[in-house]
Amino acid sequence: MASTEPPTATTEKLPATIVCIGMAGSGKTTFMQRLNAHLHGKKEPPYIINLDPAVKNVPFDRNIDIRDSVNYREVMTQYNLGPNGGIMTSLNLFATKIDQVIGILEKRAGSISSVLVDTPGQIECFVWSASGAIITDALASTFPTVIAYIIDTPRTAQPATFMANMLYACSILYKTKLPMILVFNKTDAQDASFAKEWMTDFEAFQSALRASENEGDEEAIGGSGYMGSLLNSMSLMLDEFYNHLDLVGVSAMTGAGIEDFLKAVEDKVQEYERDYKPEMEKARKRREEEKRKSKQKELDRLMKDLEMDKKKEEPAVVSDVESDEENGLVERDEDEEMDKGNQDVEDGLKQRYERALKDSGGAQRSKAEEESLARYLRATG
Ligand SMILES: Nc1nc2c(ncn2[C@@H]2O[C@H](COP(=O)(O)OP(=O)(O)OP(=O)(O)O)[C@@H](O)[C@H]2O)c(=O)[nH]1
Repeated sequence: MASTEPPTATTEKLPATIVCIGMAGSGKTTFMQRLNAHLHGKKEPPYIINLDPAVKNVPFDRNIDIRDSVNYREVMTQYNLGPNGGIMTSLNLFATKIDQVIGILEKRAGSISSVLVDTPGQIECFVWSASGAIITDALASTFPTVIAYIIDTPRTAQPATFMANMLYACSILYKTKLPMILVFNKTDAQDASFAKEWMTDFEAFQSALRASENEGDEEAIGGSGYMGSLLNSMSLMLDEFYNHLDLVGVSAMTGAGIEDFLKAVEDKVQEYERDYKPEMEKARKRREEEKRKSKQKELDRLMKDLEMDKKKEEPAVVSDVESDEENGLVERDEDEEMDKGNQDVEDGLKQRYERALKDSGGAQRSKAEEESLARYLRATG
């Protein structure tokens, strides 16, 4: 990480980071283009990052583009990968540079109001990959970060497709653990009021489901009575999950609803500060404490090894010392000093070990002793 501490010490407002995630064709790129134009119009130009290595044309200026540092086609050829493997490997390569990206964003933080991040349409390549997690974690630990889940409204207007999309959103929410806004896009083609109703009133969803069943609409209910009852139960189960989400209807094509979206971002940024940031900081402190403890454990183990090594090595060096296990280290040192003419006092422990190795002809040592000694010399050298 560029810095483990988010730059909260300053009083300036940090730019909200909006990560756009959505299925292929849901309209992420068009939405980002619209948002970009809208923010430019408000004289609040955003900072734009493109994380889709496979996209051919991006219809707006990017500040950082994964394609500048990773050649997706070459990655596919070089590593003999298919399209999804190529995207994942490109993201992996980009994730190695995330510290630099965060460093740049930190420098720009004072002059930008938001950061927009476009992601590949193959959602799982980003959300369920290690690199996706590294990138979102790095962003979220530095800036207030919000997920905008873009949904193709006309293709979600049936109970079954709606539920499938909600489950996907649910999995993203639990995977990223970041505040999420459901962006029902393409409202110029299909109004999103049905979604609002289904999310706030499960009886409305159930009656829509019943209506589809009565009409025998297989696509709407998924094709069987079992599916109908499953959807029914899921609508009850997801009720609690819906409470964590904001829903906005937008049209990336016409620009309708973009201001509502920006208002939702503001609300989610507050939620991030209130709920997510303290949790993340707790998790960070926990990780640091665990790291400190394991370091301490290692150190204790090393010290113990040294103690044991000393005990093992001393008789080989001090030939006339009785093998009296009761004797402490200091006493053995004194005996040794007599034999070696006080040489060791000046030489220090390290030289004594080296000499011990020489005196005892090395080869006589057990492998464990050799390793232990080598460890000691490394640690003290
Ligand atoms: N009617 C309508 N069409 C839209 C809207 N937004 C996007 N589209 C269309 O939906 C299609 C997909 O849009 P994109 O922005 O390329 O979608 P995407 O999610 O970036 O697609 P991938 O790059 O494949 O992930 C295009 O034909 C757009 O013109 C909208 O608000 N209304």
